[in-house]
Amino acid sequence: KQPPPSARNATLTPEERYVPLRREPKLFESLLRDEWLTSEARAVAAAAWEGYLHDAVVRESSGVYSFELFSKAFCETFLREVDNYDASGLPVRRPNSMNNYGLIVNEIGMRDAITQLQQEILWPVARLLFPLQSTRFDAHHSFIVRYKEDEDPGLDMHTDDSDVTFNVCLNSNFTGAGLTFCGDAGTSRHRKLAFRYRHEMGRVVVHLGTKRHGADDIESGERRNLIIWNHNHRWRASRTYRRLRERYATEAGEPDTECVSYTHDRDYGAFKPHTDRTREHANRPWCPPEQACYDTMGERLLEDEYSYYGGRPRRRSQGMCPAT
Ligand SMILES: O=C(O)CCC(=O)C(=O)O
Ligand SMILES: [Fe+2]
Repeated sequence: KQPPPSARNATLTPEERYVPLRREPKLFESLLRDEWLTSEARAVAAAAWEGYLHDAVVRESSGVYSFELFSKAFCETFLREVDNYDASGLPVRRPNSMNNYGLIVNEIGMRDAITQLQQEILWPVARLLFPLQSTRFDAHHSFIVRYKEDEDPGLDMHTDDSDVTFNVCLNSNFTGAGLTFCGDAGTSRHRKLAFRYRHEMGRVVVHLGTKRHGADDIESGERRNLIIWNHNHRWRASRTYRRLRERYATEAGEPDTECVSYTHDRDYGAFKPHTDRTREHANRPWCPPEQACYDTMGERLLEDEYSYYGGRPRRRSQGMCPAT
């Protein structure tokens, strides 16, 4: 005998419960429909499969590339689906500790459609741009981020738990909310400003997970992006990967203010004033580690009474970098 529908429902995952509520079922089958992918994206992927980089891929800055991926129709359809899920009242888990308003699209039933996009379009391009990290892609964490002035206005400087990140903007009614790039984690210039990217609807920006970046505060409107963190487990198991992760070069002088992180950096307060919000996030800042301190860091830490170490306000005597 079948249990009553309500009991049956309780054993289903939110993803399964959402199936009959889908607004655009075609989205869950494939994202690669003619009307959704731009012709530029098709050309870029076709060239990449042939082994060369199409000139529609713009090199924005060292290690940062972009190209037109999705049509306006796709962006609108995708966001309507996300809104529809939100309105269903089904539970949402947030993509990471820094985003309070996003949603993990894998968990609403889009994992397979995004895997297809990853394998057919993203991977061949990534292999040309970042061959070491992209020998293959075997998993992804994909989610929506959302910024609004009175919600999460921006995103602190960070690196991604991703080998190669693809980040596509899905709307256009906003000002501000640029994406600021600094250097590569572990290198001497990881907190030096590299470049500010302006998001455009449908355009994807591609970078390594290790590249330090953060979203500038939004000035008006709302910005929503689909972020695809691509994983390559074989790369992560390699000696080169481990060696790179352990490396921490001495910083090339003081960090640029655009590149400091209130979540991770011990000297944040010496370069930008802390607020209640930033202090709340400053939990056990560790960066840069002791062996990587730039030459004036000891003094900088002493100057700043509020710089945090180990989650506690540090006392003046606790300089974690020797003051020269
Ligand atoms: O807002 C953006 O464009 C970047 C978001 C991001 O870096 C992230 O969610 O990891
Ligand atoms: Fe990120």
